[in-house]
Amino acid sequence: MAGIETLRDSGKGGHPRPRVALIGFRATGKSTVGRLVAASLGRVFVDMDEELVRRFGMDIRRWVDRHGWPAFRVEEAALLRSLSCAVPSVIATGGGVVVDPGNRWVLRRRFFTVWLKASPPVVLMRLHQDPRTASLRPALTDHGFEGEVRLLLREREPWYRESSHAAVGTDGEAPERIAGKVLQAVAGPTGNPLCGIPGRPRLPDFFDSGVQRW
Ligand SMILES: Nc1ncnc2c1ncn2[C@@H]1O[C@H](COP(=O)(O)OP(=O)(O)OP(=O)(O)O)[C@@H](O)[C@H]1O
Ligand SMILES: O=C(O)C1=C[C@@H](O)[C@@H](O)[C@H](O)C1
Ligand SMILES: [Mg+2]
Repeated sequence: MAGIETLRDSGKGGHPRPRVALIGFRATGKSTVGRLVAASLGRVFVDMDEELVRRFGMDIRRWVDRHGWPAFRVEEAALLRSLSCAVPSVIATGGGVVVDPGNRWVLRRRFFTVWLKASPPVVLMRLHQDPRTASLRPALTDHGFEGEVRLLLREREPWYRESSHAAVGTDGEAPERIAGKVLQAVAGPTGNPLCGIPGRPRLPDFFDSGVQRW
């Protein structure tokens, strides 16, 4: 399309990167914000959890009860790979997509990936308030609801960092405002929303807007 530049890796011969992925812990707002970002960019939106539920023919809790988490991770990884070479899109990943090292590579190399962050109390509050938590977010450990959130946020943080090109804090921010920051991160210093260069060298506090890039 005229006037639209393809996203390219900075420096290494370059893979086209016209896809945006949102990552982050459960209830950081990937699905809510991803929809807004896709609408703004005029791109297809894919919610990976919703797509898996569609393919499973049942909710995540029932499927995982039957087949277990390792099998869920296999299905999730296969879906991520297929999205990485499908039509340009904005995707909301599941909160645990970064557990798989291969997924981390795909996110870093095949998408422009933005990490949505939230503090443990905010995650816990949103999980409690979301009626879909019981069906979409079954227990991952035997540490109890609150213990699990604190443990996994800590454990996964390095993986979210490793997988992403930018991060946006979501505590106390409305989804529309977060989507605006994601769009700014995608746009990069040129301000072209379809021409983001993954941030090297690191530019802390990008445009003073609370978006961190690396
Ligand atoms: N910025 C926000 N402020 C307040 N509530 C929010 C915000 N973003 C999302 N929520 C609410 O938090 C809940 C979880 O949001 P959402 O489903 O978008 O999270 P998610 O990151 O996609 O979670 P998961 O990893 O489990 O798919 C929903 O009830 C949603 O309305
Ligand atoms: O944090 C996780 O591991 C998960 C998050 C959800 O989005 C779902 O993908 C599923 O409940 C697993
Ligand atoms: Mg979601």
